[in-house]
Amino acid sequence: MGCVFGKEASTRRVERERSERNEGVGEVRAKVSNREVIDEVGNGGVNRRADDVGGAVRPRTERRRSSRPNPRLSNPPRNVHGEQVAAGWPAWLSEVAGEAIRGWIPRRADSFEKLDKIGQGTYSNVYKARDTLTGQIVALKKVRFDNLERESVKFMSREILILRRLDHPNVVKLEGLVTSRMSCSLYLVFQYMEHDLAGLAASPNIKFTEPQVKCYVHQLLSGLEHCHNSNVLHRDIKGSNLLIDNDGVLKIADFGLASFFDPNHKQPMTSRVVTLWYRPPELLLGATDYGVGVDLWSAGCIIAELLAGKPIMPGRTEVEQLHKIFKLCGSPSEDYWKKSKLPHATIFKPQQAYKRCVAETFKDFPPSSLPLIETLLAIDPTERLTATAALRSEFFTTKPYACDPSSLPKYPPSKEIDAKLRDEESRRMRAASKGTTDVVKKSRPRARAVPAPEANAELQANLDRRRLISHANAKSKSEKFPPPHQDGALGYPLGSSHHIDPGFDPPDVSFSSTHQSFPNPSIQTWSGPLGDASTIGTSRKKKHLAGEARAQSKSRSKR
Ligand SMILES: Nc1ncnc2c1ncn2[C@@H]1O[C@H](COP(=O)(O)OP(=O)(O)OP(=O)(O)O)[C@@H](O)[C@H]1O
Repeated sequence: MGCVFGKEASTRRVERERSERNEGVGEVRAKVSNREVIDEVGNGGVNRRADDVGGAVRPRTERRRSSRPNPRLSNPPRNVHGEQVAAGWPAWLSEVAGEAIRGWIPRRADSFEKLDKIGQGTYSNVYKARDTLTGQIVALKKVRFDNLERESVKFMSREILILRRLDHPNVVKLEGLVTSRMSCSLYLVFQYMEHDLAGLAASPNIKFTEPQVKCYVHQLLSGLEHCHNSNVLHRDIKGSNLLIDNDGVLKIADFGLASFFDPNHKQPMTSRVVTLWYRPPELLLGATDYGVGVDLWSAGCIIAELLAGKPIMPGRTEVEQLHKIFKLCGSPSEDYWKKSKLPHATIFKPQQAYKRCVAETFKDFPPSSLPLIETLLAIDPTERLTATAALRSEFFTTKPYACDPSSLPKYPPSKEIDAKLRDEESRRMRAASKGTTDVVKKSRPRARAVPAPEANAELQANLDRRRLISHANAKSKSEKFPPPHQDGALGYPLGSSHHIDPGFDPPDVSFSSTHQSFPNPSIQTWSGPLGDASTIGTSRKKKHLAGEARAQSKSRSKR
């Protein structure tokens, strides 16, 4: 996507240097920003930094200094806002998400050719597209905003900030943003990934070998290690969020529920995250002071799922999920109940204790996998391995070793969405040949993991949702959605003094496509990550940004 995005090799080198020297995140970002400056010069200044718009490029030394979070940046100063709008960003985005787009300029929609819709998320549609400048195939994630509501823009903004902080071969890389000054939508540009792990695992013709499972798991844990070292919790690790390209490289994707966290200054976070089948017991029990263990529990579920060939704990409700967990992993010890003081402990504490039976249940798994699965599926999160420790587990040091990603088979398209389409198609075919009534019974679609918010359709959320629907129907923007909540997850600084103009209803951006007309190029501008990544996403938050609200937002749009 143009040289502004830097060469992958240099990015990896930065990452390697960081882990070798155990440097602070800020320093690394300063280096990344230097790379960007060099690239920018090499590009003849075509892709300017957004904050160069006024002609004043800050010297490198100053940029390096700004690698520390500046709490005062929570509200972009008026001049930054003006510069961002001049650079082509819509005012509503700059006002609410100024920090997330800082240093970048938007890419033009008509420089992409939309090819296909490839995915539908809770709050987004994902398209396959061709970057007409580079010829590269990309994924464009169109973020749905609920009437440009400030809160939904904030959530998307947090996702962008998190994605910009991360830079690792096993984490999806945000390559740019597409919008224009008059647009009311936003597209996130990613490298196109042909598969996801849920789709591959559900494919009837694919049975992973042990070296292949090790290869995927190693990549998953490496990506998680990077997220956690960067103080990011993913909070929705599941197969459909683990994308895989045709070279066998796995990348953690969908940071829509992710959050910044500070292990030394814990803030309460919402427990209403993580897709039900992969949700750890502490979240089901209402914990709000959790940490990296939540992602590692999900990773444990995935490892066992890959080896078993099916999801290991497919609960339909939270109660059933917890029951499945206790049956497999044993119910918590008295000590744990006392120590953890979990909010739902009194409701969910079983009458009689369950004995742990992980080893018996998975007795056919490769023996070296069991210690890893045992520790990741520990009921007490403090007993779970970190990603770094898990990477040193005997699972990876025992033969047969993980295969190289490049040696993995080249699979046909196999996203979770393809599995869904396959199910629907075979249902249709059988219905056509046999008559509908008995077919409907026989060909029930494959059960799918229920995303967190769906599994949390509790009274308050429903009330909020209903309020929001009538609120949206009335086209009123005076009330904020979602309602205040208690997620103190470390977000990013956001100003509160700006409001989106309720009368502002700009047109959507259009893409070049065989079916669509071209927009007026004069109103759209180029973009890409040009800025000083060191200045983004590091500030600590007092604002109650949020998983909970995000979960409710996701839930609402999924209906
Ligand atoms: N880079 C990519 N390349 C190819 N396909 C992608 C890419 N990113 C996302 N997709 C597809 O789009 C789907 C939805 O994307 P994503 O999970 O990011 O959106 P979401 O709205 O947060 O979804 P969810 O409701 O599942 O959390 C993915 O499951 C995947 O199949």
